[in-house]
Amino acid sequence: MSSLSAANEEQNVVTIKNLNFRYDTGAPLNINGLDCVIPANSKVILVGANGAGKSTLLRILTGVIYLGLESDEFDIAGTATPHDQAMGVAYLGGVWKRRRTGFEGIEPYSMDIAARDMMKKWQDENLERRDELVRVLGINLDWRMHECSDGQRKKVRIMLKLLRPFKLCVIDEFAADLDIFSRARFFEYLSKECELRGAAVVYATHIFDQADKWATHVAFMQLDKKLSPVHKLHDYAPYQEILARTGKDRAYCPMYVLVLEELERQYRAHSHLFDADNQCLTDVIMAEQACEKAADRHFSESGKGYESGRVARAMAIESMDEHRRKRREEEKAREILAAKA
Ligand SMILES: Nc1ncnc2c1ncn2[C@@H]1O[C@H](COP(=O)(O)OP(=O)(O)OP(=O)(O)O)[C@@H](O)[C@H]1O
Repeated sequence: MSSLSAANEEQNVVTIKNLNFRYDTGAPLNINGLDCVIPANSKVILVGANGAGKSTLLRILTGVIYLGLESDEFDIAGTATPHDQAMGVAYLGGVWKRRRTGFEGIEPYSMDIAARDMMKKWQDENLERRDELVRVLGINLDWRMHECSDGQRKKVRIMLKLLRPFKLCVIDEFAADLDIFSRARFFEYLSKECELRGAAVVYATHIFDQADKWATHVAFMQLDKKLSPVHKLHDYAPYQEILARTGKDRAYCPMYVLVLEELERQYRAHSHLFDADNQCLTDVIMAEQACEKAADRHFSESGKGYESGRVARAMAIESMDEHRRKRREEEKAREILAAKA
């Protein structure tokens, strides 16, 4: 390891101690006593049920949320006041609007302008990085933004956001529109960037196709609004145990299994936290069950078994038969009448 990489390894990119935050005064905390330490050269998958607070944490890390934060320590890439696109912080996430106004403004990424002319000054100042991102993501700089597909537009946005070297890159489900080939190349690029400059990436996602190959750490935003430790996958026992499963228990996507089992564990431990406004994990579990039913249905409709809805379907077919029979009788009666006339 070079001395530069060795020095990079020793620094933490993020150090937060006992952070509390709530969106609305008097409402329950949305972030509760959060501790978060992210070492240099780490690629962290941030997971949690819908509504657990992942996006909220990512907005805090990137300075999008900056009011109402209370903490004992707050250091993001060497500053207590991070900003997206400043001092080494890059945020690949949706625009956050706390309260919507009637006028949403013009969406710059949908304007009739060539990709090469978007934020032209920044592109000119970072030509080498720009060209590498163009190659990695498969961008054509002549694309006109108003004619781009969602995936193409996302690629251009990623290119522009990463023009400047980052120390902390925060991704909030932003890579989901990229095709799997582009996504694989993009994650390789992020790995190289982390290694080169002791940077870190925090990636919140519900999709784990790259996670086992790419991630070095995992953190759970839990149902009690607390963040788990940022676990190093290499020595995180539950993950290693899943990797070691063989035969019929073998996990083909270990990160997916880890997250599912952890969410189930949290659900069992914290089911009392669920109320009418926060049915997040139930959604996850129900979505999973819905998938299984769909697969079962396919199986059973080939005539091999029972599945819910089959009785209703059979009754519907019967009643349609009845309807057809009556219609045929009526037609026959009309023909007889016509013949007699
Ligand atoms: N602008 C806002 N004003 C008030 N409450 C908010 C706001 N944004 C989010 N919340 C609340 O904060 C909690 C955490 O939301 P957040 O978007 O951080 O969850 P998440 O873990 O990113 O969920 P998902 O997986 O669905 O994206 C939720 O209960 C949500 O209703």
